[in-house]
Amino acid sequence: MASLFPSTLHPNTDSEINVALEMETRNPVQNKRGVDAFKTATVQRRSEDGVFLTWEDLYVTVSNGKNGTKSILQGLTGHARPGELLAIMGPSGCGKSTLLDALAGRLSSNIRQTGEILINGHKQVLAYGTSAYVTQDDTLMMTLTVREAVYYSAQLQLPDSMTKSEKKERADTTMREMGLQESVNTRIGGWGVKGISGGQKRRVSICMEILTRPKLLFLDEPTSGLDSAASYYVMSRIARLGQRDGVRRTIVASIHQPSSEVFQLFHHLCLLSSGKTVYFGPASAANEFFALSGFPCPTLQNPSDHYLKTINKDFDKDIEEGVPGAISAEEAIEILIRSYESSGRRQQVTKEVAEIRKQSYGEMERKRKRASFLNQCLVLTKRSFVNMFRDLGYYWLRLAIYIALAVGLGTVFYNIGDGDGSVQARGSLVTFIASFLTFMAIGGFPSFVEDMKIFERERLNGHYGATAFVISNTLSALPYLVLVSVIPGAIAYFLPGLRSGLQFFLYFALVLFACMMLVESLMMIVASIVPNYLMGIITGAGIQGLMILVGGFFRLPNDIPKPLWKYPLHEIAFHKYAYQGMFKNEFGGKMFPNHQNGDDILRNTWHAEMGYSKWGDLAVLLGMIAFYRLLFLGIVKGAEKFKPLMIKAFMSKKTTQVMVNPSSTPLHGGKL
Ligand SMILES: Nc1ncnc2c1ncn2[C@@H]1O[C@H](COP(=O)(O)OP(=O)(O)OP(=O)(O)O)[C@@H](O)[C@H]1O
Repeated sequence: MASLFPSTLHPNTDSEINVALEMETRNPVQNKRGVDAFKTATVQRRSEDGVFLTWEDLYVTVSNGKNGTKSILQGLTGHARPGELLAIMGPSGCGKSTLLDALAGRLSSNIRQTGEILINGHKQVLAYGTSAYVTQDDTLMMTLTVREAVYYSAQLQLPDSMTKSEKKERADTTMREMGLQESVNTRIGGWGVKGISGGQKRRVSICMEILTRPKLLFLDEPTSGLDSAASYYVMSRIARLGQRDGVRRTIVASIHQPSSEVFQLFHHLCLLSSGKTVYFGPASAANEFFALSGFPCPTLQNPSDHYLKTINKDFDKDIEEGVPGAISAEEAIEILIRSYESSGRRQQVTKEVAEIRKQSYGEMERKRKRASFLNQCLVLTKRSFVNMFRDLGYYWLRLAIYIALAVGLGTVFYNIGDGDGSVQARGSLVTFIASFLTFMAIGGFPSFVEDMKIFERERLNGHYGATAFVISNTLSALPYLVLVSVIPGAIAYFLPGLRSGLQFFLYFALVLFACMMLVESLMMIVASIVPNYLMGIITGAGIQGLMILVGGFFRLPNDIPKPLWKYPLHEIAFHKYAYQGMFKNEFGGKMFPNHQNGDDILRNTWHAEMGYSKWGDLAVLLGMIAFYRLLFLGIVKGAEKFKPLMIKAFMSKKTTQVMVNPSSTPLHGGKL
């Protein structure tokens, strides 16, 4: 080995690092020892560059309602260091994802946490964008091809100091590293549309998060859905990322069933069972620990298979039935946990954590460099526009149904004329168009929810902020909303023969457009609060139903009961202004053949407020659009800023009352 790595103990250049890793990749078993020594020395030499993550006495509990609390993680202590790959392993449900979430500061709001998580020895908020997290689910834009998805991501995340071609180059290299070169032109796909495979989606997700070469990277089951060869290549590239371009990166990954080759790539191993540590330490020393604890790995068996089999109690009864004298998994786990707790390894980990705390590393960067706000808005608008164009359910289906409905309306109210009955018919027609035609915008809700999920993932990983998202979402929808309001609007306007004159049609189309925009904005607000298809559609439909009820047509404004229904509901329902604007447009200043005056009809039949013109109603509608969009932005930003604080306050209050380990301190202040 010495001849292969002449400077192993004192590595000097990045090319030596790459040669060493390449050797390990080609012949992992033979070169293991040399590479281990190399890794240790390298980590020591470069340690000041990266992110040290430590956690001590970490307890995580979830409230089970009336059944009290359930412990998910119990007293975990460990560390992840720059240049190292820490693997978290254990049976399904043992708490791997929860540990990753806790370390990344992303626990959900019903979860409480105590213990100390430090970044570079400081209690520091893990701000959006300072780390990257590849979650278990692949939330990707299904209408884009792999290449498009990664290119857009590169343009959003990489700083403006890089040229467009450099960004593309980085994206191409990363796709190649993840073995995606064959599928770059295939659409990602999703429900109902076949696209790339699950394993390829996994790699696209990883690709997007490693584009920026983050200093702290969390991966939740990066190899799920991959065959053993792909798992090895993906993991080796992730491991290589930890020591690439002269920067030491800290990588924490949960993983199921690594092959022995993949296992060789891990520097440290955290083995969990039911939320407790079975082993934490160098991956290469785990075999010895199991052997000393009375569970030696049989020859020729993959060590990780042996560890997981030993500590899996889910199928204990079935497996062990009829095997005389066999020790149960429950007992084996107890023995291993006790053995670890009393081992020198455990003391070593505590010592290492204390040493990291003692060092005065600088605080982690609060914000990383990324594309400028303007660039982000442009890229996001383009991406969203393409997505809306390709997703049939977003606008095209709606346009087709609106046209069919408009033809229906046009024939039912065909040529209504100016006779006695036409006043009621005109009123009913414009009311139907302003309420029920726009009501159907809730059909786009599933697409909004998908957009919100993608936004949530990208925002948490710091790709861009809420303002850029809201602006781009608004801009990209505009052309489609013009289409879906003007084409069906024209059919429903001219077939029945509503008021003639282009200026009247244009006003009508403007009000219709404003209503469509308002319903969309309302549904975006609902999607940001209730990210569930069924509940969101019901909530959105319910709110609109109420607004239509008090809008001033089904019950005339002067007849609406005063408290609540008239004030404030009638006043804040956008339908009031849409109906009034359309009525004024249709009847205002018009003389009917039977000598009926349009203004009198407005006053007496429709109880319209005559103190201001139809333009006043349109102005209110436009103001409401701005208000709804700002409200949406406020909710998204508020969730970003206040939720963690509220939860933190709530948790620190609870900590003193209920926590399993009262001596530990509350969370490190991550986003929840
Ligand atoms: N928000 C939550 N509310 C209630 N229970 C939770 C919550 N999060 C996690 N749990 C519970 O905690 C346990 C550990 O879950 P976790 O997802 O961390 O396991 P895991 O080891 O990652 O599992 P897998 O390998 O199957 O993904 C599970 O029993 C799970 O039901």
